[in-house]
Amino acid sequence: MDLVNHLTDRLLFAIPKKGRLNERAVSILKGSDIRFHRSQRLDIALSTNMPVALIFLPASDIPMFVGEGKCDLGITGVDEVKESEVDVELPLDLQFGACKLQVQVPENGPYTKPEQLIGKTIVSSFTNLTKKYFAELEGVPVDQITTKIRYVGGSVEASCALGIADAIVDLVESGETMRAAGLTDISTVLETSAHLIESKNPKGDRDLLQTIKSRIEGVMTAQKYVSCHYNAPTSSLPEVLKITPGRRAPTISKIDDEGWVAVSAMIERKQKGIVMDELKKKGAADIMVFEISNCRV
Ligand SMILES: Nc1ncnc2c1ncn2[C@@H]1O[C@H](COP(=O)(O)OP(=O)(O)OP(=O)(O)O)[C@@H](O)[C@H]1O
Ligand SMILES: O=P(O)(O)OC[C@H]1O[C@H](OP(=O)(O)OP(=O)(O)O)[C@H](O)[C@@H]1O
Repeated sequence: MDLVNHLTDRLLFAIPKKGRLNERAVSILKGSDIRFHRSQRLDIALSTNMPVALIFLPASDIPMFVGEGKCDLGITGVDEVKESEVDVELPLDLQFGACKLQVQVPENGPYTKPEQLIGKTIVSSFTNLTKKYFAELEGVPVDQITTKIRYVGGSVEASCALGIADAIVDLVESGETMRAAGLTDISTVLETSAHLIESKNPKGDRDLLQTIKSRIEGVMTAQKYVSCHYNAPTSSLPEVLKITPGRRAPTISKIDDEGWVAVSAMIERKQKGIVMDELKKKGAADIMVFEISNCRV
C-alpha cells in the first residue's frame, strides 16, 4: 500500500516509537478502540477502523511535529514539550511517565546548592531547560549565562565520573540510576508526566479530534474510577451517600426488600478499600466493586 497517499484525509497522531512512553501510549490507543496494525520497520500505521494515521516518532521529536501542525495530536512528556519551546495545547495529563528533571551532583563532592554551580560545566539532554534554569539562577538573559551547558544524548549520569561535568541535569523517577552513578539531587528544574498534546492549528477533522480526545479522557476516567454497588437501609441513606457521592450523583434504585435500596456510584480506585470499610460500618450490605473497562464522561 502506498502509505503516503493514504495520509491526506487522515488525522495524524504522533506516538512515541520506543522508550519509556511507548507501551502506555499504545495501551491508551487500544483502550480508545483506535485499531491498527504496525508492520515491522514501518513508523506509520493506518488505523483499520478510524480515519487516523499513527506516526511513530521519538518522544523528543513529537512536540516539533505537533507544534508545526504536521501532526494534529501527539503523546509525549511535558519535559519534551518545554525543551522544544513549541506552542501546543496540553489538553490531558495521561498520568504516566511521571518523573522530575533534577540537578544532580557527586554525592560526596563539594556542591550542595545549585548556586555553587554557577560558572561550572553542566551536562544534560535538556540543554534549553538547563540554560533557562541557570539564567534564572544567575539573574541574566539566557545568552549571557556563565555556566557552561553541554549536550549529551544518553547515559548522562556517567558525565561526572568521566570528568566532563561538574553536575548533570537529568530525569529521576525511582532515583536508582542517580544513586548507582554516585549522584544526589540538589534541585528540581521541572516535574513532568506524559500528556496528550494538540496542534494549535489542526488540519484533521475537528469532530474526529474531539471524539479521540473524549475517548482518551474516557480511558483515563476508567483507570481512575471503579464502579461500587451495594444495598443500604433507607434510614442510613444520608450517611452512605456522603461516602459515595459519585462523579456526578449516585444511582439509587428500589429493591424488593422493604426499607432497603440499591446504590451504585463511581468511586476512586485508590479509595476503594476505605470506602467499602466505611459503607459496612454505616450498615450497607452486599458491597461489590467492579472494574470499568471504558466510559465516556
Ligand atoms: N525514568 C523515567 N520514569 C518515567 N518517565 C520517564 C523516565 N525517563 C524518561 N521518562 C519520560 O519518557 C520520555 C522519553 O524518555 P526515554 O528515555 O524513553 O526516551 P527515548 O524516546 O527512548 O529516547 P532516548 O533514545 O533518548 O532514550 C522522557 O522525556 C520523559 O517524559
Ligand atoms: O530514576 P530512575 O527510575 O532510575 O529513572 C531515571 C532514568 O530513566 C531515564 O533513562 P532511561 O532508562 O530511559 O534510558 P536513557 O538514559 O537511555 O534515556 C532517565 O534518563 C534516567 O537515566
